Amino acid sequence: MPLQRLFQVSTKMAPTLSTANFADPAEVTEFVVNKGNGVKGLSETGIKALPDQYIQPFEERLINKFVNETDEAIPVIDMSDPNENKVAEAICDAAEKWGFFQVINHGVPLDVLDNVKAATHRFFNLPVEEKSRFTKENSLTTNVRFGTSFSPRAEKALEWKDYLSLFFVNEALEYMNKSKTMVRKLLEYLGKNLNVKELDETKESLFMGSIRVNLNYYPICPNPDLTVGVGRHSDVSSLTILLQDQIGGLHVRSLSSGNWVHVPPVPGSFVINIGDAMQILSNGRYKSVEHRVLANGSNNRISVPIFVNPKPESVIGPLPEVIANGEEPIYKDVVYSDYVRYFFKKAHDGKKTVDFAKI
Ligand SMILES: O=C(O)CCC(=O)C(=O)O
Ligand SMILES: [Fe+2]
Repeated sequence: MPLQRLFQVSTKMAPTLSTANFADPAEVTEFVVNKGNGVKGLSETGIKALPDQYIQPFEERLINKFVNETDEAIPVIDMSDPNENKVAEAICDAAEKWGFFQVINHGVPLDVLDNVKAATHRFFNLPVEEKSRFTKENSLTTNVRFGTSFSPRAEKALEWKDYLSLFFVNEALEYMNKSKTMVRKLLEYLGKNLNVKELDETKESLFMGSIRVNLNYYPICPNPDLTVGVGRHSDVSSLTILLQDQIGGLHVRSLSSGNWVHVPPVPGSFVINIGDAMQILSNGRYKSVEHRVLANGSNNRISVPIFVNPKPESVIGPLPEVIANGEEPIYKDVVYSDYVRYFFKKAHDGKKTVDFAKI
């Protein structure tokens, strides 16, 4: 049966499903990945059962009871505290012990946050024809990419997420610009603690030479317990600044206990995490921690991470300032774009990417 008849795709109406199940996985892939409907399109067909290729191996599913057993929480840091040393100390401490923290009163105007969330919903609500102009096959620039899952061609099991990855969109640009002061401050604090006296041009290009903003959309999932929104991974960034909505679902692996700890939505906050590049530059002092996102059975969720990265051509390795004290380097120098290419070539696999740079 032609796919159009299965889904009755039309530009005016959301696709409707005339059959309760998808017998042929190839048709699902064609609809979601190749035709650009994404999992949002699939969710909106009213699909009742999760297609097989989204079923994650048992050990990759986040079973709720195991999550709720912990009362650990990542630190929430108030950046408006007049005692700046105390703020810096709390940030560096969190970067070492958790690799993750939330910041409030960060100076980024709240309407900027609301605007970028609204823009995210506007984008994903566009007709498929509009969005699929930015798929890998169709996009006129590699700076804008609309896609689904993480790397569908490399994955055994797909992830229940669509995304738009971009550099230039008005709202995102405003969001990026308005966040810059805060990002610089965070990096100055973290750098000082590594004996990096100032964020000069060289350091700036190493820590924040390129920036990517992703708009993530996690539609309602028919069997959320069988799959994931995003599988276990660490970010390849130096720092990730994440805006999430009020739905929740992001979980972080606690370094001290190994438990998966929920990151509760705090209105007006950013979730900040250390990425692999910073772990490497700091010779392992700051931790790039595993995290994952649950699929949700009753709510659509969005998130907007800003990935603050080294310049693609930067060579990253333990900073001279860090190993000046005689510390043994545990990472070698790698070209950042090689590192990123290695990350995107494989499915999400926890903390394995960083092995690429291990001595
Ligand atoms: O959506 C989230 O909360 C996190 C997404 C994430 O981990 C990523 O995009 O790298
Ligand atoms: Fe991430």
